[in-house]
Amino acid sequence: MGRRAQTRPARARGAGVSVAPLRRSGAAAPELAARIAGLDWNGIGDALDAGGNAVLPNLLTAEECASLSAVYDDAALFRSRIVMARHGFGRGEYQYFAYPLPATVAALREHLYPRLAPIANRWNEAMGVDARYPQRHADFVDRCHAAGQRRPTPLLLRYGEGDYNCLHQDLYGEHVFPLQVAILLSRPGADFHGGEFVLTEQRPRMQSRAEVVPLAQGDGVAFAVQHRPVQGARGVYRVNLRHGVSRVRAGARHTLGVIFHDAA
Ligand SMILES: O=C(O)CCC(=O)C(=O)O
Ligand SMILES: [Fe+2]
Repeated sequence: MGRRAQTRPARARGAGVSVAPLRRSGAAAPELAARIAGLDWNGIGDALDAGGNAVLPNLLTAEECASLSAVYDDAALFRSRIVMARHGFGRGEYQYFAYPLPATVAALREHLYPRLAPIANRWNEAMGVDARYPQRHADFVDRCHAAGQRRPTPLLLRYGEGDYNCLHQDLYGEHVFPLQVAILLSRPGADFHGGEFVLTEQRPRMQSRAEVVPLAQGDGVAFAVQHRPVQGARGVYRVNLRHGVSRVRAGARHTLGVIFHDAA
């Protein structure tokens, strides 16, 4: 199962923010590692357990957001481009980064993963799922690659007026890391209106529940890729999650998607 999309060539946002060139590899921002280490991971774990999602505030600076949005037009950085309307995924477009990933994207994968892996392991144990995740992302990626899931999944999404992303799950093969992160690169209320990040939870024999996650520029949202455990009166049950984006009413919206498993 793949992902989604949008249609209109978004203008490079500019608005006076200087756009630093994006490095493709190398020692990625030690500040980014420190910023991730400084998040309230106990609170994030509690929010994920309680509701299947958690906001990671100020994950990227305005400058980092502008640099990432600006590389959308740099075709050399990407392995493929998806126009969502062509696949029934919505409206808008996205591109999967090629390896080597830009330094910021590689650093996000490397430093977010070890914080999320203990939560993923706890969830799988609660749900009776056998898979366990190693402490280092590099080791998990080795597992994906050995199974033929070799293509990188981090992606940049671009939405213009009227665009939206249908509810979906980002599954790309047998190996799935149960949590992912999406980072809003644009300024709600300034660069765009509408375009809310939406999650739905389907509980066994019940109607689905929707949640909108309010994000500011640079905020990330961590959420369940597919399933999460919920403690019920008669034990733990599994809820099925989907995520998407409501219609962008005006302007342009960019997002960076950080998915931890690679694709077949
Ligand atoms: O644009 C968004 O906020 C959603 C992006 C998305 O579907 C993803 O990162 O997997
Ligand atoms: Fe997605």
